[in-house]
Amino acid sequence: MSVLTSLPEWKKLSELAATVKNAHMRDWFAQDANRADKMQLEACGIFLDYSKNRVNDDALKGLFDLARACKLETLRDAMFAGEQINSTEGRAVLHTALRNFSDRKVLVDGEDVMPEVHATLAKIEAFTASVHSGEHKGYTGKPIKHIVAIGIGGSFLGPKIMTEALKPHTVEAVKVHFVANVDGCHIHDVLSSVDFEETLVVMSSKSFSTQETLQNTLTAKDWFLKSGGTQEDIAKHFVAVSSNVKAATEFGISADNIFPMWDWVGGRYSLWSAIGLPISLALGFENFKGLLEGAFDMDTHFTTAPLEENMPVLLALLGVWYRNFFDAQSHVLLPYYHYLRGLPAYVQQLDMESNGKEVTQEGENVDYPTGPIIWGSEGTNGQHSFHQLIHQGSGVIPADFMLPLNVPNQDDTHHAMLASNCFGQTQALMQGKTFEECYADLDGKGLDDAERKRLAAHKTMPGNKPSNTFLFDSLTPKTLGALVAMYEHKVFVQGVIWNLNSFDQWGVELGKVLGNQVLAGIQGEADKDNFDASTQQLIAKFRAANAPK
Ligand SMILES: O=P(O)(O)OC[C@H]1O[C@H](O)[C@H](O)[C@@H](O)[C@@H]1O
Repeated sequence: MSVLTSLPEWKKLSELAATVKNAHMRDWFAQDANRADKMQLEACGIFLDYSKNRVNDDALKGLFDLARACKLETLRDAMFAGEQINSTEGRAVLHTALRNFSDRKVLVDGEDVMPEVHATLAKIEAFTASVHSGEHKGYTGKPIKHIVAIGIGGSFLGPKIMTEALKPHTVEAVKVHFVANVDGCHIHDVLSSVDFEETLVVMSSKSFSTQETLQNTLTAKDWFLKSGGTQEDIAKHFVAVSSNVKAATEFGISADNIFPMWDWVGGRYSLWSAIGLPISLALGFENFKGLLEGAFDMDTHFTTAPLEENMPVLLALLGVWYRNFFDAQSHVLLPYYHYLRGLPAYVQQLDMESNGKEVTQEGENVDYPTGPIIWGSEGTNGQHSFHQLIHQGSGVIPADFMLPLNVPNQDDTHHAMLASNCFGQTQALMQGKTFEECYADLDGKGLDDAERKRLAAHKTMPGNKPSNTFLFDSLTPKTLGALVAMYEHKVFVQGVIWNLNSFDQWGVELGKVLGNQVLAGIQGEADKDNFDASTQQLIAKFRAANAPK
């Protein structure tokens, strides 16, 4: 038995869950007129209604007791203080230092990292201004109009999705194009749509060793040289963001054009670092800074609010409740705002790469479920497809609904319809529709009783499906920063409860190594006996199809 499942707090929660499973939220709402009033929180411009969750006062108390038993506050403070909590890589975890607007020093190996953080922000600000003003010109003297941002994983999702979410704040001076996949279709499409004399390539790779990013950058460099640029002109058209300055310089990026980051920033937590340069170029530095300020506000809330009023803590504990005591396999994110449609993909990397682990900090196998599958897409589209399974599928899928109260180019009818669908879905999930109601609806339809009962059973919606609803005034850079930091801290809290190292990603690393080995096989540079029979067969098929004719 693991330390976690032997805790008395865990056992208590198992008992409470058995009772709560027999209760229906419909009845709780009927019995307590103040339920919605009591079960809401507000922080950093985000309003959360969590009353449509399968928790009562006892369950909530039990969950907060569990958090305390797992020493949540101590571990949280250790992260902010720069302790090496990423124990398998011997690293501090300090994305919070990147948005530290207080006077607090942040020490790594005894040295304050804040001066370097500020210097890098100043470099981003100055570079953004020089590109937007036209002062930074291409080698033929033309101003930069296109940014091709190359990166993958955390060096791509954050910049792309934040830029997309804040589209109404886009500057006119430049257009940013993102490229991640090594599939050549993407980079070729992008490069064929821009003029090389007016294009700046921003290559983002923390490690400077990721196959996809290196290859896409080589292709862009080749395109630039073939179009008429020379090696000396590259300095005006290629910049890099990396913690591996040596590799970036060897690749041919001049030292002045390298924006630093550090090994204490995890890839999936890096949008706040210079990895966010494309955001600054797309939206202006003030808006990038707004994101950081919103995240800082959420950091302050997370570190100072009592656990019971702490939004990331509450969300994490509700997630643990469903994952561990209701066998919920997944968690769905449903932004009712077109520009925020990428958020599920962002949180998917954040959560699944962080807590997709089955070994505890001590290296023991867990005896409890850990990170859920994260998925979702924009509302209302999902209502006409996968919501069916959330309403009537056999499992529990907790949902996060989110809606800005005001949107740009406000069209009252559209926005009222959007809101009504969002709220209507949470209501339907919670209350469902009983067999009796469905049976009554079928009265007078000329059905015999057996057929009426059969149909009523199909139409019955069990309800009692949990959801959170987040509302914010409008999606400003600050609100978005707070929202993203809220999910970061939720993931952290769950990692603490499950006793995981949320900051490594060995599974992903293995994929990178094997990908390179198979590439050697495909290129005829590796002994086929290095591969299993299935992989040998696949390589042989690929080689045969691509053999010189
Ligand atoms: O920034 P890079 O070093 O190129 O890494 C890009 C991505 O690589 C891996 O897939 C990691 O798991 C991600 O967390 C990381 O963001």
